[in-house]
Amino acid sequence: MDSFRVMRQDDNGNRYLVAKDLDRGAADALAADFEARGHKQLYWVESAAADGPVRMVVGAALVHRGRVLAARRSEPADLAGAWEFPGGKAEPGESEEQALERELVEELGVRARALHPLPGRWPVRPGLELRIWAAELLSGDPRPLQGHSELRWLGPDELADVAWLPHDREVLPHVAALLSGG
Ligand SMILES: Nc1nc2c([nH]c(=O)n2[C@H]2C[C@H](O)[C@@H](COP(=O)(O)OP(=O)(O)OP(=O)(O)O)O2)c(=O)[nH]1
Repeated sequence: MDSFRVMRQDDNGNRYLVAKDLDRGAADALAADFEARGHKQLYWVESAAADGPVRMVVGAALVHRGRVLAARRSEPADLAGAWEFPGGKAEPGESEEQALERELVEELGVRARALHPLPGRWPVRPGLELRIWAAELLSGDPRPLQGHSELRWLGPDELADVAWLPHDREVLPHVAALLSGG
């Protein structure tokens, strides 16, 4: 029989196992109970059968001179036109930092350094999770070489000026804090 577990995520994106080896009904009831108690954290139920390696998508909140770079996707069709933090999937064996730094060379032609992950992580689809990292520009002038049609440097008051992908919108308060030095 498939077994289920209850998971919890705190405000910093860290995940904890709350309970495991439950049947679906017990897991749903436990998660609902925690939610109902008004805990600020996020609770959910997942199936042990879905276990597999989780691959990370890393987006770079690339900061330079008080502004952050937004990139407009040109592909695939269902995401084209939306704005995101440039980046992509980590290859097997690659750290998130390495993936970020490689993707920014490929996509923008710049050298950058990953600094620290911003709070939050989001399932893009089963087995694929997004995390946004703060990053600094080391050298080069970003150009939309691959996957993007347009780039914009946004100041703290301009973060809402572009149509972000939904997950990216959630991280904007942390990006704003980054730009204000907080
Ligand atoms: N790079 C990036 N992807 C994001 C962001 N927000 C968001 O929901 N996504 C989603 C869109 C895609 O479904 C997925 C990342 O795919 P991707 O196309 O950027 O990855 P990749 O460069 O490695 O592409 P590929 O080689 O597999 O084609 O994550 C973001 O800020 N940056």
